[in-house]
Amino acid sequence: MSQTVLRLKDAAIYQRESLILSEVNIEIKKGEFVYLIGKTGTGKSSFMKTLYGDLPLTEGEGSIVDYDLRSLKEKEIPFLRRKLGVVFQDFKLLNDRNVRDNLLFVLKATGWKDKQAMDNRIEEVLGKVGMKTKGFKNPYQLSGGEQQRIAIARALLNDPELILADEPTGNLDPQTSVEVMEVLQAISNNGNTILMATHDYALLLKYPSKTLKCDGQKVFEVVQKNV
Ligand SMILES: Nc1ncnc2c1ncn2[C@@H]1O[C@H](COP(=O)(O)OP(=O)(O)OP(=O)(O)O)[C@@H](O)[C@H]1O
Repeated sequence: MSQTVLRLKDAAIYQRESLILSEVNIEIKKGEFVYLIGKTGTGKSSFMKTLYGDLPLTEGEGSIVDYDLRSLKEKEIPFLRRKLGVVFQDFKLLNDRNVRDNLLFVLKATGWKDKQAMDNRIEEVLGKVGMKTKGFKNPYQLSGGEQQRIAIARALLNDPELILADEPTGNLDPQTSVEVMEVLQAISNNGNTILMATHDYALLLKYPSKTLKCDGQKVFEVVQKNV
């Protein structure tokens, strides 16, 4: 049976008092790769932020990886985020430590204790993004594409039920975007569920998949020829 990892019903997304999106009805099932597209300012980031608990859901219903977004408490947010892998446009790596220590930092912060288990997990996720040899580099010694691969590795550490990627190729040139997209595709083919906000239509054409569009304060599914 297909399992729902995200469902919003008649939801409205606000930034303070401003209504950004209304009557949002969407469902994402385990294993799907879903794009979220829309012109700048149409609410993609606001939508993503609501999903990872950065903006409260105050209208409608929302459940994500078994958390109810309407009743989500501040203290539950770190636990929700452990079940999500979040990837940002600007990587958000810690520049004062190397790649391995960036990953170790997250493992320790999420309750891992066993040194060997942590080392193994770091090797494993670096392998998944093709960065096994770069563990001792500092983020600033890596290209943008390499930094984003590390950010994806970091998102994978706790085996997330859903990966939320907000414009993951937004800071990358077209060739590097394709390379990062190949990594995301491989992860998706491995069974991971991914929601990716993007305005990169070239990627959509190259890697067609289910697509949601933000437009006119609404979110709706589009078929590729209409995007
Ligand atoms: N912190 C904030 N406070 C108030 N309004 C905000 C805030 N952040 C965004 N907005 C407004 O919410 C609307 C949607 O912005 P959002 O960043 O979600 O769009 P977006 O589709 O992700 O755009 P982009 O592609 O440029 O990132 C915009 O009108 C924006 O001005």
